[in-house]
Amino acid sequence: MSSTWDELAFYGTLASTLFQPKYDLPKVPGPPGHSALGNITAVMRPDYHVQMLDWANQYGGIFKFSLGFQWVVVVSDPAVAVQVLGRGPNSIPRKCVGYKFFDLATNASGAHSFFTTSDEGQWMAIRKAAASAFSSANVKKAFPIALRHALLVADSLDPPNADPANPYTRLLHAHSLQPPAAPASPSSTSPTSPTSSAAASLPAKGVNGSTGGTAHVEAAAVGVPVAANGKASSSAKQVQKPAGKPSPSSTSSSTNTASTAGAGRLGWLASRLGFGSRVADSGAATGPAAASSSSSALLPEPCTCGNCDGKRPASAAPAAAAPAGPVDELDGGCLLRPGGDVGSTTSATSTSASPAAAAAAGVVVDIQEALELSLLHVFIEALFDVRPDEFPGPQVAEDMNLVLEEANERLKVPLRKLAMGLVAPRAQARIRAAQRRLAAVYGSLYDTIRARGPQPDSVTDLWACLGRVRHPKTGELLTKPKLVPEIGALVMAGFDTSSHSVAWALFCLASHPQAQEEARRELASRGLAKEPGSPAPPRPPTLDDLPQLPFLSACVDEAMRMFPVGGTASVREVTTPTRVGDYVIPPGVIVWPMLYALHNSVHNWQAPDQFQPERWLDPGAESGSGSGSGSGTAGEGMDGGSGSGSEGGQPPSQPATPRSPARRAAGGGRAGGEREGGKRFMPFSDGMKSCLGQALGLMEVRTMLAVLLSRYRFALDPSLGGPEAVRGSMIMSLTLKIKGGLRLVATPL
Ligand code: HEM
Repeated sequence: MSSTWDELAFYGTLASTLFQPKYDLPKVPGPPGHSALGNITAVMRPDYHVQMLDWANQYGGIFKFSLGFQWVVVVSDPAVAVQVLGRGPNSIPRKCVGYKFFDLATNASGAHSFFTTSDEGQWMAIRKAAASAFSSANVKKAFPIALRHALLVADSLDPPNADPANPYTRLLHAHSLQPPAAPASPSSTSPTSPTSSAAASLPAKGVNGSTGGTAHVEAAAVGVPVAANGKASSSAKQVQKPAGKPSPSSTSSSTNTASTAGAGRLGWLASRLGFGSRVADSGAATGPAAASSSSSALLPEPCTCGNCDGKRPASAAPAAAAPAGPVDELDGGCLLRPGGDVGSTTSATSTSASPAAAAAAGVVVDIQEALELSLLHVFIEALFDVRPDEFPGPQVAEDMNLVLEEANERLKVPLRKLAMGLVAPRAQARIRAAQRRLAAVYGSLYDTIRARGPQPDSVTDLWACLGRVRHPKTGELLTKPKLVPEIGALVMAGFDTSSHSVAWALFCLASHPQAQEEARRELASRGLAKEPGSPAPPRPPTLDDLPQLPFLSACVDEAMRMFPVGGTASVREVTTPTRVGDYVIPPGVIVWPMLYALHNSVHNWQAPDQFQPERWLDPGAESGSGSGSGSGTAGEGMDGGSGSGSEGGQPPSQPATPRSPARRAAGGGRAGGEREGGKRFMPFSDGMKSCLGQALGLMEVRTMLAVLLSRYRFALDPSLGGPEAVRGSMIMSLTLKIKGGLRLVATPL
């Protein structure tokens, strides 16, 4: 008997051992999916991060979904996220699968970029080398460059006063010419027109007779309906005038011989690839590629309309004389038409408005691409010492957007490349062409580095650091095929992120006028904002000003919380059976500490969908303790705390005081959901592969915002349909961005 029971017990134990799942994957909660396709259809949407957040709110800090045969475990639990990303004995063995994105964007050959895969010695060597390039001394060195480009972007919003050599003026013009939905008469001030209501809703402002702010004034100011997608349409492209004849470019006085050595090659490449002539010849391109990166070949001839002192591009007749009719009618006239004054002076008056009246009007600008291009220029100038006019920046930005969107799709849809090759061969060919162009540009940067020769350790510019990297096994300097993808990864990481962080912060501030005013008051308190009505420009910020602007920094943090641009960057694949929270996960599963869910989950934050910069303010912090570099670290722990902020966008009741980097890193600490050792705020990720450029990126973001807010008041272009509609057009394309651009009404102070 007993032997029978023993036998039964034995088989029972055996059965439970055999049938008990070896791993806990089945126990991880998650949405039900199709047996073969899993949840692919649910994540096919371009804003799939929103789907992830919904699931995180529903299933908690660890949930799973599947892409066909590929299981993905999404982590928004702060403590587990740190464990997955971290280093040290408690971190989990994993490799970065970001290469699924980065390969597409960084090279055409299929070689992995090791910067994005933590499983190779080369990554460590590169990271070590690059780290010295992002020292606070180098951030300091980069600041004047970031400031110069920020000032150029600000100038470009105000073309009557902008130098035609300003590379961003042309870009913004190209995009602000929108074809009307229907011909609009000069007096079309229908209250139902979104554009006229836009102008009417703008706050009255001091008029500065010397600054006409109606640049690409377009629709909102002149009563011409605009396309809601925020992009110049093809018909808008068609009305672009051919650019004028080249004039000598002289935007940089750099005499650096190293720079010159590389400049020739890149300049040659730019012309070989037709970056300049394409636009000039056809006059048909818009987008970043349509704007010269201060390349004189793309600059339009000065206007002779008499209203703009010849400073604006000659595309159009004087605004005062131009009928606010269809765009086609404007062809040949000045693009710069005085907009309706706010309030009583509307588009009806645009036919007789003086430049002074024009100054009073807001202008609609699609600012996203100008930000992309300007921060690409900052990157290329500050880190590679290459002049923007020697670099095909507009084309690089455009190609990068194209390949990243495709990479994003390929990450989600297995076999997409194959499928698209069959059903959409031309689209795939365009992507391959973009990859090839990008690879050629990165190759030229490599040649530039080598042409400058070996550099002593004292030269810590990024290009010099990269040039010194040796292969961990052979000890040889990295060859071209090895270094080119690294360069590509750096270029991508260095501008796409910071430019879209600025765009999101502007979006938040444009949607929260009170917070925007508070930020401007703070700037004014340091003499950094333009006095309304005064012709004098405000004092440009210094690096030391940045940490003394706590409310602005809080706005940046809050925007980065709500819209962490690197939302897909931290994808990892576990390589051994691994404990993730309470579950043991088999190798091969993708574990994804998803920043968007971490930053927006109701389990981690109170009122996560509210823009509340005050949740970052620390009235008790010691005054003047900010970082001198204008940088901060992102997420060094949680400070717990409790309480909630007030309704979104309300300024704090008392003046904000600068926070120490550690306090800032603590993440405000007002919402619930903390777990010991966790971080619920890490826009730059965390652990061994966290962002190298965060100090530089933060400096760029704060500088750009300080400059723009000091001279303009921003509102969302009403044709976008309001903040919710803009949020609805978010896409996750490696970085989180607004599909179709960010159209703002910029009103000069
Ligand atoms: C506001 C701007 C920026 C944000 C929000 C941001 C965010 C991020 C994030 C989330 C990651 C992914 C880390 C991971 O995989 O876990 C990352 C990686 C990286 N970022 Fe940034 N970044 C910014 C600006 C920059 C800049 C200006 C540079 C300069 C080149 C830069 C260089 C890098 C590099 C090199 C990596 C890869 C690190 C590695 O793989 O070891 N970033 N960044």
